[in-house]
Amino acid sequence: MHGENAGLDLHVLYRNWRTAERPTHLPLYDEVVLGRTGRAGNHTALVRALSDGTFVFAHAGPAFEEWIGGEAAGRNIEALPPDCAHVLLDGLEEALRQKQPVHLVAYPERSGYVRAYDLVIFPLSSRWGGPLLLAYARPRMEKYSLVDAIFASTTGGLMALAPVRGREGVVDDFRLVALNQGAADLVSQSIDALRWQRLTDLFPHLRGTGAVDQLVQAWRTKAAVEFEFSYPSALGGVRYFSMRASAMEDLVSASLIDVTEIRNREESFRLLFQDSPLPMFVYCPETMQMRDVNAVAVEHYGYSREQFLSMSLLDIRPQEERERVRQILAQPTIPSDTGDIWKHLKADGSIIEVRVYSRQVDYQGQAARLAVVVDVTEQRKTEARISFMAHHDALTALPNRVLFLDELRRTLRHVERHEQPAAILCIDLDYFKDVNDTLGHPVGDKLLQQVSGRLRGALRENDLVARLGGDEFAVIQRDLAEPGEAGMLSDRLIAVLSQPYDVDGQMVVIGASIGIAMAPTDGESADALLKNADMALYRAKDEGRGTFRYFQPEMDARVKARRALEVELRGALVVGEFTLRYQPFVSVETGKITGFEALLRWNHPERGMVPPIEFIPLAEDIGLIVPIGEWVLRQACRDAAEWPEDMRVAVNISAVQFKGQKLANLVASALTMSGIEPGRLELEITESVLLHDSEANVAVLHQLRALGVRISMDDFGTGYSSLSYLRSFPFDKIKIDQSFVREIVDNSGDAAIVSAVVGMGVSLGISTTAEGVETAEQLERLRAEGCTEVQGYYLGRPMPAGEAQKLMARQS
Ligand SMILES: Nc1nc2c(ncn2[C@@H]2O[C@@H]3COP(=O)(O)O[C@H]4[C@@H](O)[C@H](n5cnc6c(=O)[nH]c(N)nc65)O[C@@H]4COP(=O)(O)O[C@H]3[C@H]2O)c(=O)[nH]1
Repeated sequence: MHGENAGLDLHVLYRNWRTAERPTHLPLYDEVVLGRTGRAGNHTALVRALSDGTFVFAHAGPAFEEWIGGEAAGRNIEALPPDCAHVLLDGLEEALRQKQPVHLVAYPERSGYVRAYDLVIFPLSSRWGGPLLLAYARPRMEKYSLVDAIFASTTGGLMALAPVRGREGVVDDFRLVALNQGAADLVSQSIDALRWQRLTDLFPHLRGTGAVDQLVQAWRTKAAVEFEFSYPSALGGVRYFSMRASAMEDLVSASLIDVTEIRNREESFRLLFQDSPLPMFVYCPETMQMRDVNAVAVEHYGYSREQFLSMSLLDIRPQEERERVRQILAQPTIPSDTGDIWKHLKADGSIIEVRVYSRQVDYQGQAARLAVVVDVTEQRKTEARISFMAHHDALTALPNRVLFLDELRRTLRHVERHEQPAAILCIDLDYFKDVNDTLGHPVGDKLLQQVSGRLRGALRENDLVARLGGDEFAVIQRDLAEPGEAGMLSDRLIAVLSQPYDVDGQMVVIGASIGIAMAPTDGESADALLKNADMALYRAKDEGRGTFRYFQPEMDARVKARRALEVELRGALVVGEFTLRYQPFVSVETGKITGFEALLRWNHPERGMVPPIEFIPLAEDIGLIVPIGEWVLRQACRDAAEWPEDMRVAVNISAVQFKGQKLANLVASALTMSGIEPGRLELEITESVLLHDSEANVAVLHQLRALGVRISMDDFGTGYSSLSYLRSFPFDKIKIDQSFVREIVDNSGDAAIVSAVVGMGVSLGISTTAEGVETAEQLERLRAEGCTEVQGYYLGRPMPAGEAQKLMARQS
């Protein structure tokens, strides 16, 4: 060692340099070194700075030469080993620049050991010109083993292995000559327990893994090898190791890393990937090239695995979507879960709709994206079907009310922007209900389908037709030049719909009524327009059907009045504002009262007695006639129970009361509750009950007849085919309508009709009652014709029950 008194040497050199320092020049070499610091010469070197910027040693002491590894005199600094040259050059240049001593630390490596040197450069001047520098190099006490430092610097395993020769001199094993703590930790043993042991003694299973063969190869070929092997863990399970080995002379150095976690992760990924029930692929985010694809994707898309791997992500997109994909993928951060729906191209050229969920993954050591594909083609089709069903009528496939109103709202925005009016046509089929009732629903359904086909065919492409429900249709007629066009279209539609239909070989004829509302004049909202078109439709129907009406503001008032009446009517039944009047009918032969017809009155608190003609049609429309009719029947029977036993009571029954098949039960109940003989009750029905030969209603008539009550046909002669109805059911009585009686004296035609009806009654065994007899002449004519009974103001007006009773008492 040359550093024992080095601290003192250096101190002396510094002192000398400082003492000799002058403002005009640097100290001379002699002033700093010669004769005064004998021992310091051991650690110093004198260096000459040449004019070309290089440095050359003049001479050096033995300790300095030991540091630079050889003789110094005449050597150029740049020719020294790099660990000395770099630091020396830095120090020399710095000292010349600063004109001050410079202190540095050097770390040269010698034989695997690193030792720190303090290096001080003193700039000097010389008598013979040219700068001189004194370099002083002093080793510190500490010395580091490079191997130990490297071994300690990693938790990975590092080791040196010496070959072991078998019997025939062939290397077939290794001995652990050095290893670090990391290596010992990997196998959970101490360094001492492992050192100098044979590898295969320590780890017997190692031969089977091929690891020893790989190490032998590294030793023999002197080339680095890298391999993985698995080894049973002392704690159970298997651990995976990655080893890198290279030969150094007769030794093999090896690094060992435990890659079990990575392998397990890769294995789980592989399992997840390969066994996934969803198509998956891995692609390079930069080139979009496929890097892996699972079995389900191969099966789902129909490309072979090889085809898939040769494709880029863009290749599975239809041509028209490729640009959009390129743009999205070019974004710096691709959202991992956009949930967007994409179109993908299958091998057979078909297109599927998919949702793709992708995320960044590390795939075989490189950044990649893993994409999971959910095929939503079927789901989308179902959604489209459901959406269609939600907006269309199932029977005719026409838009339904929801879609119609949506379209109407859109049309209204268009109307507002372009000031071009539109029309809303509400269409109701005339007599459709009769077809449905008589020919059955299947025929009705087919008829509606044909109707929708005709409507579609009669409209322009720009117009829209919808089925709002039942036999109600509606049309939006857009961009009208003038309102009259809506009327022209209505005429055309009525004509088209009124043509005969062939439904399963049956000829069916219906008609249509149409109400028109104009946008924007007849309403600002879709609902208001539809409501007003509907009102116009009711007017068209009221006024004879088979026609159209434009909405008029006063229609609204009428409808409002009707609605108010409806509310009042419902209340009237609850609070008991209905009452009955009785009008006598008299036997022509005896001149005696044979019974009374019950006639309904509404005893309105403000309007007084309201005649039935003002409220019965509405009660029939809204179904209220059923409970009202029940009240009439029960009340009439109750009143008749107070009368003499030969007095009959006649009650009007509306066609609406026949619906629901409950009429016979009601009549039976009224008879039982009142206790009157069934033969005393006469039920008056109008022709509407027998319209279209309703079998169900005829069946009810037979049930009533079976109870023993009498059935009369009211208002005879006013319908279209009164005579034919007489064939449908054997009536007990025909009531000849008062319109014939009124003119019987003056109008020979009416007289002839009355005469014919009476004659027919006689031959069929049906009694005849003439209504509306107001004069003695009329009575005489009827008597002469042979009419059985008469009824009218001449014989008695409708009167309260009490008065009727008094009349009966007087007669008996
Ligand atoms: N000008 C004139 N009229 C006469 C004469 N004799 C009787 N009338 C009236 O003619 C109508 C005869 O009843 P309807 O033909 O069954 O016609 C009835 C009947 O169809 C219906 N109606 C009355 N009450 C009921 C009821 O309780 N149920 C049902 N469903 N309908 C009823 O209302 C219609 C009208 O009844 P009302 O106003 O009471 O009118 C009664 C009666 O007051 C006459 O000499 N000259």
